Amino acid sequence: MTDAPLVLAVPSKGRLQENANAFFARAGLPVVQQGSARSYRGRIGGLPDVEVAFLSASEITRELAAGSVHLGITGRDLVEEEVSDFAQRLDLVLPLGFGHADVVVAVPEAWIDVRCMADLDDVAADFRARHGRWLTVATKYVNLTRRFFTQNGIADYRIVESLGATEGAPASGAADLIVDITSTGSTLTANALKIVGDGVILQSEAHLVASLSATWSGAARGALRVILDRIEAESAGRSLREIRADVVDPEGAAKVAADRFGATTPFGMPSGHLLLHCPASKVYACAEWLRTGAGARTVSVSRLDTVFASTSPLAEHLLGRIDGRARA
Ligand SMILES: Nc1ncnc2c1ncn2[C@@H]1O[C@H](COP(=O)(O)OP(=O)(O)OP(=O)(O)O)[C@@H](O)[C@H]1O
Ligand SMILES: O=P(O)(O)OC[C@H]1O[C@H](OP(=O)(O)OP(=O)(O)O)[C@H](O)[C@@H]1O
Ligand SMILES: [Mg+2]
Repeated sequence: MTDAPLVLAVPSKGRLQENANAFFARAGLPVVQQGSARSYRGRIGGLPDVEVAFLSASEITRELAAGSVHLGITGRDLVEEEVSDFAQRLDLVLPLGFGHADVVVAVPEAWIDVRCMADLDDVAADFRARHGRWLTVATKYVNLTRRFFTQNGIADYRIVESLGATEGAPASGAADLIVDITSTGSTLTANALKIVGDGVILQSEAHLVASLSATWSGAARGALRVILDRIEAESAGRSLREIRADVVDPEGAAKVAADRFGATTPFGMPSGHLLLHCPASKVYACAEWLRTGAGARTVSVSRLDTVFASTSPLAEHLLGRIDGRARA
């Protein structure tokens, strides 16, 4: 199977679908559905060696672990929950800047004495003596919950597995507290729950994830290079800004901008003025210094769509890991 295609899994429902589609479109990887609108297979325009599988985020995570898809988008929360040895079986290629949400421990607002995990430990330790049953935690994040409660020295509890509407469990009496994912916090508030102070188990974000257990044919490797090249270019475009400035000493200013702000001069010194690619997070500090410290009268900052580089560090790193496993 030297020419088996690369299988790319794209979220087809839920929280990540819309952002994932927009992300592929921005990266020049247009996802096209095949056959009817209800088909579960698709393609990427212009890339014959890629087959697209439309799946839910949790299915994507499982299939990546099983090696039946090569590359996919899913949440870090699902990777850490569902794949115990994910560091060996998967590569978290790149965070994607969307799908931000926290997995948290939340208790009823009425529990005014519970502010931190140590307080929860006190409640758990007395609970059985007081109520004649174990303290219960509703969650679908069973593994993350067990690990976190163990780290916090809490042993006296039971998990009630929840498959939906977890936040309703305390009010309905199905469990005493919950572990669930939240972004705006409005579902917790609506259910009169509060996050335990140091009870943030995981800060999650959508990632591009690769399977190390899949079989990578020559064609799949070739497709991987093309996909990662475009995705890296999109990612660089998102995280960098172009800065132009009429500084007095462009060479000297470029050195300082590199040291202090991590900025680069991708095109050297065109026509004597300074052209930098600067991390978006450092733009204001850099623009300030260019005027106060480097004599610029004007500094312009532009967004970049796409920045292609001569090499793809992501592809080299990932193919290195894939080859390493193939040899082992
Ligand atoms: N409130 C939220 N805000 C931001 N991202 C979220 C939120 N809830 C979930 N996510 C992210 O989206 C991923 C998929 O959640 P989603 O709700 O789409 O699937 P689901 O319907 O809960 O699960 P299933 O895969 O069983 O259909 C989560 O694992 C998480 O990474
Ligand atoms: O902090 P908030 O912005 O209120 O979001 C939190 C809610 O979002 C998710 O559910 P979702 O809406 O995805 O429905 P689901 O239970 O079907 O997954 C999650 O399970 C929470 O219930
Ligand atoms: Mg959900």
